[in-house]
Amino acid sequence: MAILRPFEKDQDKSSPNRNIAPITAALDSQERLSIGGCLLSSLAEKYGTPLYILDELTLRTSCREYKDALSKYYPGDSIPLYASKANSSLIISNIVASEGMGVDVVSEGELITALKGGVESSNIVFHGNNKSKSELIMAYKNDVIIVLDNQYDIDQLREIVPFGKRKAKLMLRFTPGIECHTHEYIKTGHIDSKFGFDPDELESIFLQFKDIEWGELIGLHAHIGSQIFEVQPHKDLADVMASALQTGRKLGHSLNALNLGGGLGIRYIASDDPPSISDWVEVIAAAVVKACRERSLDLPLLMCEPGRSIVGSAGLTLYKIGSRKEIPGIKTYLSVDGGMSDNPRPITYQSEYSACLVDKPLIRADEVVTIAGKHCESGDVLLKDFRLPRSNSGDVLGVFSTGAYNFSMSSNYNRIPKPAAIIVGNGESELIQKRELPEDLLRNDILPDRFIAKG
Ligand SMILES: Cc1ncc(COP(=O)(O)O)c(C=O)c1O
Ligand SMILES: N[C@@H](CCCC[NH3+])C(=O)O
Repeated sequence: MAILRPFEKDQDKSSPNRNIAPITAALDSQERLSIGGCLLSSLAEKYGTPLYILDELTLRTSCREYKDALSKYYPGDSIPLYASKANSSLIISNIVASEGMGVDVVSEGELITALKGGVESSNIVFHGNNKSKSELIMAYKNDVIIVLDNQYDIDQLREIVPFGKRKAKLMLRFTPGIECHTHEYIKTGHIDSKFGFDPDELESIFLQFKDIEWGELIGLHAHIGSQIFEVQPHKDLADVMASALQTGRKLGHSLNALNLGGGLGIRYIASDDPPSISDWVEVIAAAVVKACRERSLDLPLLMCEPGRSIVGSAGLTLYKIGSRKEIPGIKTYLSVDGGMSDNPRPITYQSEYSACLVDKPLIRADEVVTIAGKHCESGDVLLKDFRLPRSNSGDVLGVFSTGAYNFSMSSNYNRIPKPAAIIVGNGESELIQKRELPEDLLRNDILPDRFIAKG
C-alpha cells in the first residue's frame, strides 16, 4: 500500500476531511514539518509534550465547506451544527460560531462552553438519551432546541416548563432502522440503539403532542453513526425522515426542520477514502429534496451535525519518544510520553492513525515499530507495526488527525495530567488549554479530618 505522506503536494486542500494532516502542512528548507507556519519541533520545545495542536485554517475551511455546499446544493434554508462532543472548547465554539454554524451539545458542560464561546442559543441543539433535570432546566432557560429522545424527557419537561410561559422548542429523535458500516460502538441508527424513539412510536407521540401547552415540535432528528464513508445510508435516511415528516405534518405539526445528524468520516490512514464534505452535502441535499418532492412536502430547514469531519484533521498531537524495547525477531516498542489517556481511540475502537518524526518526515522509514503509550496497560498502543525511520530518545513524533474525539475523550488514567492545547495560524501559536499539573488532579480529593494524623 502506498504511504500517503500527510504533507504531499497532492493534498486535497479544499476538503480537509480527505487529508491526513492539516491543510497548512509544509516543509521548511531543512525538510522539517510545520503546521500553520509553525515548526512542530519548536512548538514541542516551547509548550512541552504531549501537545494537542489545532490548525485554525483547516478548521475554518471545513466549516466553510459545509456552509457553502449547503447553500449551493439545498434550495431551502439550512444550517450545519458542529457536534461539540468531537472537541468542546471556548476557542472551537468561538470559531464555528464566527463561521455561521450552530452547535450540538449533550451536557451542561458542552452547553455552557458553546454559550460562553459565543454561539447563539437559537443555533444550539441539546441532545442526550438520559438528560438530567438540571440539564433540561438549563436548556429550557437558555431557549435552545431540545431533542426529545424518550418518554422520560417528555415527563421531565412537562414539569419544568412553567404553565403559560414560553413554549419549549422541541425536535423528536427516532431510530431510523438504518445500518451502516462502522465500528459497532459508534453505530446509532439501528433499531436496537439506545438513542431515540422507536419508529413505531412516532405516531402516538405526534398525537400526544397535539394539544400540549408547554412545547412545540419544530422538527425531526436522526443520526446513524460515525466515521461513515458510504453515502447510501444517508440517502436512505433522507427518505425515512421525509416519510416521518409527512406523518407528523398530516397530524397537524408544522415540523419545519429536518436534522440528519453527522457521521461523515475522515482519512486517518492512506486507505481511508471518505467522500469530500461538498460531495456528501450534495448527496444528502439532493436526497432530501427528492424525498420531499415525491411527497409534495414543503422543504424543511435542513440541519446536519458534523463533528469529526469539522475538527478531526485540524488536529494533531506531538509526543516525545522515550524508551526503546527491542524484542529480537518479534517487535520493537518505542514508548511516548502520552497514550491512551490523551487518545483512547486505538484501545477503544482499534482505530488506526498515521504519524511521522516531525523533523525527519522525508527520511526513508527503515524500521517497523509499535508506538506504545506510558500507561500501565498492555493495550496502550497508539500505532501498531508502523514504519518509521530510526529514531532517538527525545525525537518528536507527530500523530495526525487527532482533532476529534481525543481531547474530548481524554482521561486522567494513572493520574496523568491532560496535555496542553494550542492553536496555530499565520506563523503564530497561542495556548488554548493549559497543561494540567499533577497538583490539579488533587483538586477534588478530600481527606476527611479523621484520617489526618493528629499531632
Ligand atoms: C447525535 C449525534 N450527532 C452528531 C454526531 C457527530 O458525528 P460525527 O462526529 O461522526 O460527525 C454524533 C456522534 O456520532 C451524534 O451522536
Ligand atoms: N467517540 C467516537 C465517535 C462517537 C460519536 C458520538 N456518537 C469516536 O471516537 O470515533
